[in-house]
Amino acid sequence: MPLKHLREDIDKIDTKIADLFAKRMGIAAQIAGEKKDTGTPLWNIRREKEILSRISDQVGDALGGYARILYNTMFDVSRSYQTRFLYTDSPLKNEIDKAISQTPALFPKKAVVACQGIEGSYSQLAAEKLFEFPSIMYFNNWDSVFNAVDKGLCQYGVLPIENSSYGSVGPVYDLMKNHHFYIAKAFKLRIAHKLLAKPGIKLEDITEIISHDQALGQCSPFIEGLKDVKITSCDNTAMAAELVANSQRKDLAAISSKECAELYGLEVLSEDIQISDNNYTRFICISKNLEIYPGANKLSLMISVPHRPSSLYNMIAKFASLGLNLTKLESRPIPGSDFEFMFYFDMEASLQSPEVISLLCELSAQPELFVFLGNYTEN
Ligand SMILES: C=C(O[C@@H]1C=C(C(=O)O)C=C[C@H]1O)C(=O)O
Repeated sequence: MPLKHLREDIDKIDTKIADLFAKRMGIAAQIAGEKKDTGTPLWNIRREKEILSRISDQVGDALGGYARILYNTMFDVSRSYQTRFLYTDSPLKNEIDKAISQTPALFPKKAVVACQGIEGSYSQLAAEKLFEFPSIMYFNNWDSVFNAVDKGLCQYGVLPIENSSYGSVGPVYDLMKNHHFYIAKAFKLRIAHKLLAKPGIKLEDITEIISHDQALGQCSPFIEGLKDVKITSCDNTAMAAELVANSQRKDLAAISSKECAELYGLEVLSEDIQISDNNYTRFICISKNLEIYPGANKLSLMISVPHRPSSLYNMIAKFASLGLNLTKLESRPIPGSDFEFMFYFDMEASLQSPEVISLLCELSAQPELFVFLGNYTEN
């Protein structure tokens, strides 16, 4: 049969499918009404499995896999549509509405801010870009920064989460699932590392370099070019500079910043030793309560998807169906589980859109873990 006739047949079938699809969605809306009245959960995984098994039998082995993908997508859109009728007053929606109405128009200039490390740390530099007059409290580790915000000791906390050359700061992602917090703002800081030592010391004298793992990774080609130098990891780049300043050794250097050279009286042995000139670290500014400032256009979520085929694909399809641009997907193993993962999504999205709020309400009602981490601007 010529192509033209075959396409005419497809058009006729599509007309019927579209008609049936609209009817199916109409019935899904009625089911949503029943669920709302009776408090029945949106998801019914057993019912979906029954339909999948019946449909795959009906179409036969050759088309079974395709039919499953089609029907899983159909269940997704059916559930998304039902959320419009179901979650008109979900706890998450109420929290979002409250945050939008109570957050001031402008991000504060002054605040008590928790940072990891000591004076001169990159987190401090980021905090000083985020706030005009931050009053910074330093903590030994990132866990304590999360705790300081959660306990109300500090209004905000500043944490590095990703570097453009060396990738995610895994330990910060791993801590996210243990703490309650929201992202109020994000910021990219350009990072130029220097090799620092006490005055008068030459590069040839150095036998040991200390710094934070992230800085060591961002400078790996420079380090690999040095012969017989021991590399030692420490908690923070500013702490590394302070350690060198307090040491009597003439063969010790730190990878740290220009600011730390001035602060701790060290000299720069090598300038800009990071992999690339375009080396940026993304910092998040966390808060205890949800704050949504006008113009917020980035949204972050933490989700554990079920251990079954296509579940990550189905999740991404939900974002795609609203035309949301995913800017980051990070997966981290859940310790103690059988290779199960926590997924962290960043996307360009605004809670001014009712469809986005509906999607979040739908995700918060599903059985798997879902945490809304905030809607914020990124500078
Ligand atoms: C329509 C329903 O809601 C959801 C969507 C389904 C569907 O589109 O067929 C099936 C089960 C539920 O997860 C229902 O509960 O029947």
